[in-house]
Amino acid sequence: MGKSAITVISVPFGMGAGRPGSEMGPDHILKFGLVKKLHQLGYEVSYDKRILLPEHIEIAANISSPMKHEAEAIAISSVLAREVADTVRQGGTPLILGGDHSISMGTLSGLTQHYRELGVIWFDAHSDLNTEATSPSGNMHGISLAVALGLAGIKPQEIASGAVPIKPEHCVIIGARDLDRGEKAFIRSCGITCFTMHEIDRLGIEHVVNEALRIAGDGTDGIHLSFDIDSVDPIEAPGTGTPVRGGVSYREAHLALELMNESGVITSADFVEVNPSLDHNNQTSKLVVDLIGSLFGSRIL
Ligand SMILES: NC(=[NH2+])NCCC[C@H](N)C(=O)O
Ligand SMILES: [Mn+2]
Ligand SMILES: [Mn+2]
Repeated sequence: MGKSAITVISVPFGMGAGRPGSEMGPDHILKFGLVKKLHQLGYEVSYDKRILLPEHIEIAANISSPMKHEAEAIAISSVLAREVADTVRQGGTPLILGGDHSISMGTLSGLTQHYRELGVIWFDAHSDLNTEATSPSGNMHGISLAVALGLAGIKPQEIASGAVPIKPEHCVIIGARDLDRGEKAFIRSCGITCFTMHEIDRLGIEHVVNEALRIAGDGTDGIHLSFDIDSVDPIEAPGTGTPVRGGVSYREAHLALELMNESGVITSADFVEVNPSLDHNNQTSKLVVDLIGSLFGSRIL
């Protein structure tokens, strides 16, 4: 990432997850020294932006939808999309703190108003590629990538006018190890690249990340990193709502983000799914602060 000003956007929204708590994520990540760390790395940082649910949700709830809190997730995403688009227009680098992963519908819709051919690197134990028709849970955080790709009933243009869907060939998932049946079928057929834990074990994280940067950068005008903290092994990141064993290690996560920093091509990022109420001694919030540090240039030596 270049040394442009960073605009931290807090999104204390957790209704897209199956259990409450991730709405406390942004305040915890800020409390454990994020801004100080970014200042030390030489960035100008603004961190007063907080996206809250509008008092009157304008989008009528779709009563035939099987998804829980759909109207709320769309409403918060619309407000977030506007803020993200404004940030990019003003030359800032958006750094969004979730919140559950449903908010990435808003981040990506806002970004594509500017980056018409956006690449996406999606770090996650899951793929969040269910649709309203395949979701086993009804939880909005499980469909957000499908929405951004234009595959779900909810379309990016409904979240932000002028938004365009991400193309599957510009999208790379890293760290997957818990995929639902509909998601697997889709990944196999659509041209998305998915480096599961199997590929990370076989090829090594350095190779996987370099490939991801190449694929997400090929023919695109920006690359967004969406980092679901449940991509990291629950031993290191227990404070998350849908933990899955066998994840990315502490060092693999840092190396991945260090490589992304070195590449200089990441244009925005979000860090989501920190649930402080499930955390052990705030270990997960602190980890996220350090991981964001690596993305923005922190080095061991
Ligand atoms: N962002 C997340 N943590 N997503 C978990 C999704 C779990 C499951 N695939 C579902 O659709 O409900
Ligand atoms: Mn996710
Ligand atoms: Mn996940």
